[in-house]
Parts: sequence; C-alpha cells; structure tokens
Amino acid sequence: MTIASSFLPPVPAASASRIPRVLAIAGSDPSGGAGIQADLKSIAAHGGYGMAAITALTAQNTRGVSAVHVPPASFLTAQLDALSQDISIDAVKIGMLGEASVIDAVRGWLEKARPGVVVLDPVMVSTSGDRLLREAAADALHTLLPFADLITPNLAELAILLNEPVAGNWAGALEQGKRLAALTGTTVLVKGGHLDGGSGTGNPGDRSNDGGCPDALVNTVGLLAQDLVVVPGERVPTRNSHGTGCSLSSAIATVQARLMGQTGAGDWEAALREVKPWLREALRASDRLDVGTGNGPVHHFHHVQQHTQEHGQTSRVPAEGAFAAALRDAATADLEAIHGLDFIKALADGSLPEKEFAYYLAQDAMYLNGYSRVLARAAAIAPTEAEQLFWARSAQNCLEVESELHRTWLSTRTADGTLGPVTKSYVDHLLAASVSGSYGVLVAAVLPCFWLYAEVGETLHGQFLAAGAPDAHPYAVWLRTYADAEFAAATRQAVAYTDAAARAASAGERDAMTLAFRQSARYEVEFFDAPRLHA
Ligand SMILES: Nc1ncnc2c1ncn2[C@@H]1O[C@H](COP(=O)(O)OP(=O)(O)OP(=O)(O)O)[C@@H](O)[C@H]1O
Ligand SMILES: Cc1ncc(CO)c(N)n1
Repeated sequence: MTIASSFLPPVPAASASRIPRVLAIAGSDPSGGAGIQADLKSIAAHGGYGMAAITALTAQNTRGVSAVHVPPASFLTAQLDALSQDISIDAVKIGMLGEASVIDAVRGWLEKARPGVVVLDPVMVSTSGDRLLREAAADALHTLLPFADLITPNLAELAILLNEPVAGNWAGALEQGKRLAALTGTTVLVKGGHLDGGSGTGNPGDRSNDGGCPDALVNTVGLLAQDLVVVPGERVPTRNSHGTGCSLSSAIATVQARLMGQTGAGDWEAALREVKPWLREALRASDRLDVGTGNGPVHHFHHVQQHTQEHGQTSRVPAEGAFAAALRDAATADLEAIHGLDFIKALADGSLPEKEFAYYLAQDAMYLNGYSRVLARAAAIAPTEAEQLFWARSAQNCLEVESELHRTWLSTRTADGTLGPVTKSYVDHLLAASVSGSYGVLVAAVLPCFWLYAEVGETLHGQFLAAGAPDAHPYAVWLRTYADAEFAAATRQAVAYTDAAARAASAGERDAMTLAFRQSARYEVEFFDAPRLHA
C-alpha cells in the first residue's frame, strides 16, 4: 500500500439519510461545557456521529483555565491518520490548537485527507479571558485558514486575525468579516455574542445586556446567495455562555454535512438558521444544568425529554406545561357539569332561593377552614422557599376569607352550622392527600379549588357584566367580587407549581396526582350541587 492510498477512505454507501460522521479536532475541557466535550454533545444533538482527536488538555472549570498541556504534535498526527485510514469523515470542526506545531500537524493532515466540510473556530482566548493559543502561533494559524470552508471568529478573534482593533459596533464587525473573507477566500461567520447591545457590564463573561444577538455569513466569492447574510437572534440574558462558540461551530459542521449528504450541496445559511434557535434554547435551558459557579455551560440536549427511573422502568418526564394541560383537559367535563347545575344557573339569573345561598355560604366557610389547614401542610412540605411562602400565604388568605364570610355574609343570615356530607367528604379527601407523604399529590388535590373556582367565577362575573350588572340582582354584591385578578394570578402560580411537581415526580406519583386532582374536581361539582340536595 502506498502512503497516499493509505489516506483514501472507503467509498461511503450513498444514502440520503446517512448519519454524518463529524470529527472535532480540539482541546479537552474537563468541565464538559467547551472544547471536544461540547463538540461531541453538539454533534450528537444534531444527529451526527461524533469523533474527537485531542490537540491539548486543559485544566479548567466554569471560572477559568488553570493549566494547558499540549502533547507532542506527532501524536495528534497519529490520531488523525488512524481515523482517516479507516473512517470516511463527512465534516471536520477545528477548535483549540494551542501552538504552532499542532497547527502544522493539522494542516499537513488536511492536505492529505481533504475532508468535504471544514469549519474552523479560531480559538484564541477563552470566555474567561485565558489564552488557548500561544501568541507566537498566530502566524501559523493564518496558514491554516485557506483550508477551511467556514471560519467562525468572535469579535476579538476577528480583530486579531486582521491585526486590527476590535470593531466597536456590528457594522464595523461586518466590514472586518468581509476583509477576512477576501484575505482567505473562505466564508466567514461573524458572531455577535460579544456585542454590547445594551446594559451589559462589559465583563468578559457577561452577556446580560438586552440587545439582540445577530450572526452574519460573509463571503466574496459567490458561495452564498448574497455576499452578506445576517441572521438576527434574540439575546438570552444569562452568564452561562461557556462554550457557545465551540457548540455553534460543531453544530454547523454537522448540519452542513447532513445537507451535503441530502442534496449534494451545502448551504451555510440553512445550517446557521437551523442551529441558531437550538443554541438560543440551549442558553435558555442552561440554568437547569446548574454546573459550576462561573460562566456555566449551555444545555445541548434541552430538546430531549428527560426520563425518570422507577422500579427499573424508565418513564418520560412530561414537557413543561404538559401535565397541567392534561389536568385541565380532565377537568373540562366537571367544569361543564358545574355550569349545568341548577344552583349555578339560578345564582346567575338571581332566582336562587336564599336558603340555598345561605347553606352554600355556611358550608364554604367550614370548607375554607379545613382547606386552610391542608394548604398549611403543603407549605410545610414544599421543596422550595418560594412555594412554602405561596402555600402559607394561601392558607392565611383562606382564613381571612372565612372570617369575612362570618363577619358579613353570614352575620345577617340564619344558616345551619353543621358540616354537610359533601363538605366533609371533600375535606376528608384533602386531608388524606395531605398525609399521603407526596407533595405532588397534595398540591394536585388542592388545585381544583383554585382552578375551577377561578374559572366559574370568571364566567359568572362575565355573564353578570354582560347583563349590565343590574343592582337589583339579589346576588349582585356577591357576583361583583367573584372574579378577582389576584386570585387568578394565584391560580396560575398554583398550576405552575403543580406542573413542576409532576415533572419532578415518578410516573406512579404522577398517576396518583392525576387521581387526586380528578377526585377534587368531582367534589367541586358536588359542592355546588349540595345546597339543592341538603339545604
Ligand atoms: N447571550 C446570548 N444569547 C443568544 N445567543 C448568544 C448569546 N451569547 C452568544 N450567543 C451566540 O453564541 C454563538 C457564539 O458566539 P460568541 O460570540 O459568544 O462566540 P465565542 O466567543 O467564540 O464563544 P465562547 O464563549 O465559546 O468563546 C453565536 O451564535 C452567538 O450569537
Ligand atoms: C478546550 C477549550 N476549547 C475552546 C474553548 C473556548 O470556549 C475552551 N474554553 N476550552
């Protein structure tokens, strides 16, 4: 076998849906947010098969780089040769190179292997401000640029590559991008991550300004539909921007390789438009990772459903809002049943006998006393202080409403003070949920009293207003106060906490939550029907 033929990769089987094989030639970030670790996650997140030839080892975390070790460049060549002798590589992403000998090794390999897609992220300085490329290696890097199909410098790297001051604004950065494209004959992606779009503090890792975050593709040789394609983007207010550059370049390389496989031609603009929203959501979801105390990593797999393990069985964690939406669906029939009740219809049109209204008020006061104790129990076992405070406040509110009922509505009425059968069953059900030991089951059980009450209130209030809010209506005062904006806000909060509890729960616990919620929703119907039966 000749030396040259040993570099010829096996002919790939033609298939439109082939998984792109993407090689990252980059440094290691042991904290997992940047470097090859980020590259492999990004490649996988875009459906590629990731490979990694390591140029350098760094000792770093989310606060900074404390040491860099560059193994002999000949060993990098050995890694690269091992890959290209065996595997067809659809795309290469190049990241941290460290020093000139490494750059020479990569260039030597690219000359032989000629991969179809080469994206070069000219990594020089980390987010934390630490050098990842020796100053003396800048010239060597220039010799590598013409081998790239896409170069992805940030604003500082763009300036260094051109030997110019850092652009003061986006227009200046685009001009620099054009100059670099002309100089290298390559397409340049100008990244807006470091633009100071608003109230940012200017600290290296602080992206917390409120301007946009555009990126732009620039070239001068007709590889794009236009010389300049600006892709606008929303700026995510987070300091978790560690590795955004690495993640973006690997993702683009992967999508470009996929497009090449599907259509035979790449499309940088399409690749960028696909990757940018993914990166935005990865930044948005970064808090969920809770990694490190500095500039944390982005959540590469934010779009993948989380799973929980229970009794050796894996179950899907519902997407945010999905559990609450399912509960709401389950309660639709109950809500319709409530609106069909004689009690509600008569309350709305004013024909409700006073005796039934008085019964309802007296039972409501008794119910609220029990409900308040159950809410206090939710406060006691709440997982966060915000939730503790919310349930404690709700418990207090209930007691205040109860005493208000006695002070005003009930003081002038004669109502039977004995606990009615529906009130007793409903409160017993809530008390059972409160000793179930599950916070999720407890909050699901108390939710219908917020949710259905708020929705019934809104409908009745709306009907009352639509009828011209007649003062002569016997229950006018009651109906006027029924729809309360503060209560509606508390209801939304209770729904959100229940949804979050469901996402943290096991599948079995979620089922128990659903059951507890449905039973309470049923009791809401019966509670409104009780005056007709028991007054
Ligand atoms: N706060 C943010 N909100 C939205 N997008 C962002 C934000 N910060 C960076 N980006 C995007 O991340 C990508 C990388 O841009 P950036 O200019 O940060 O590169 P970089 O400095 O090379 O990254 P790194 O932090 O990994 O060194 C770009 O697509 C940019 O638009
Ligand atoms: C290994 C490595 N490569 C690139 C970067 C740039 O984010 C980093 N911090 N670490």
